[in-house]
Amino acid sequence: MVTKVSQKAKTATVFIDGEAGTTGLEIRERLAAIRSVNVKSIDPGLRKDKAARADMMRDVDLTVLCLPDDAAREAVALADTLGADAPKIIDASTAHRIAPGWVYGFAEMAPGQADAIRGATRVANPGCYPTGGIALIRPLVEAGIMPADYPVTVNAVSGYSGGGRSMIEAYEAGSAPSFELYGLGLEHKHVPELHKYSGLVRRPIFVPSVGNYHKGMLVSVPLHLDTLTGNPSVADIEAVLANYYKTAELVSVVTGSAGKIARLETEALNDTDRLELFVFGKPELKQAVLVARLDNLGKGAAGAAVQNIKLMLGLN
Ligand SMILES: NC(=O)C1=CN([C@@H]2O[C@H](COP(=O)(O)OP(=O)(O)OC[C@H]3O[C@@H](n4cnc5c(N)ncnc54)[C@H](OP(=O)(O)O)[C@@H]3O)[C@@H](O)[C@H]2O)C=CC1
Ligand SMILES: CC(=O)N[C@@H](CCC(=O)OP(=O)(O)O)C(=O)O
Repeated sequence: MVTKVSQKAKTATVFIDGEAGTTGLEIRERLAAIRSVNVKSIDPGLRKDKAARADMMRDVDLTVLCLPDDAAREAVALADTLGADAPKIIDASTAHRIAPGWVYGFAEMAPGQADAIRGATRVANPGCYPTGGIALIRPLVEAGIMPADYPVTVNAVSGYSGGGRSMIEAYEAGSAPSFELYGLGLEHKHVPELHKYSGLVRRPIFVPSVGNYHKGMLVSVPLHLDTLTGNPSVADIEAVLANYYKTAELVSVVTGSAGKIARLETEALNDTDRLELFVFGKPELKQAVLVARLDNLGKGAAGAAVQNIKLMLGLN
């Protein structure tokens, strides 16, 4: 059991393993604005040196892993060698999102989730796409409007920063397509967490895509209203979502969008840590489309990580 975090200390210390990467840099920027957090940086020449990273972990209250999955697993194994000197860990990679012993770091996902994060020593930061998908689907399953075996399809588009440094370099060099669907093997790495935390028993179909712009994300779920339980209207669905997130500071339901808005662009929440949810539809068609909008580097990555850091360090 890790007991190291100095909850009462005036300044908490954080090591970002992978600090120079896309997500690491975003987290560092956000933490620079929090006076009670001191980020300890590793000598760049030693950033892949196991002994130096273990020393950093031993010295801090909390370590955030902003690494590829295999490197994140290796970092956790390294922390395990430290025993009671191990820091609390937030893993931004996909490696531990449905792993036993890890808490899923989506504070608004369910009542009690923020408290679970607060009390956790190991937190898996959610994927950007599942943040949108789970936020839309889970409240409907919990309300009994969407049967747990409902055949859900989640479509999404992301800016290229979601693919990390290699994708950013490919787009900025002009060697990537302007738009493409991917994950067409239907086994995108986000499906397991989307499946588990949305509350669905039937595996959802997930069709992601990436466009030639830096960041910003839309996640959408089309619905045939007459196949849902109780024939809900667009307003009913909106009311369920609005009630579910009524106390959430970062999640808002943009009510009254149906019939007023016919287009939604991806970049409106860039440089924020917010998540917006919309319900579009037309009563006579008995059809609706749920949409989540977020900055994939904000609420989809670094914003969520900083929310979790604050909870785990007792800063809010
Ligand atoms: N970009 C996004 O929108 C999101 C990303 N994530 C996840 O966060 C993690 C980091 O992604 P992202 O920041 O985009 O990736 P980047 O490729 O931009 O950065 C990864 C960083 O990890 C470093 N690194 C790689 N291998 C090792 C190692 N063995 N030891 C120490 N450092 C290492 C890299 O250093 P170097 O370049 O020198 O090799 C680089 O600084 C990934 O698991 C990703 O899936 C999660 C949510 C959203
Ligand atoms: C555009 C793009 O390539 N996006 C990434 C997902 C970004 C993300 O959220 O990665 P994590 O799983 O680490 O959270 C992808 O589809 O693999």
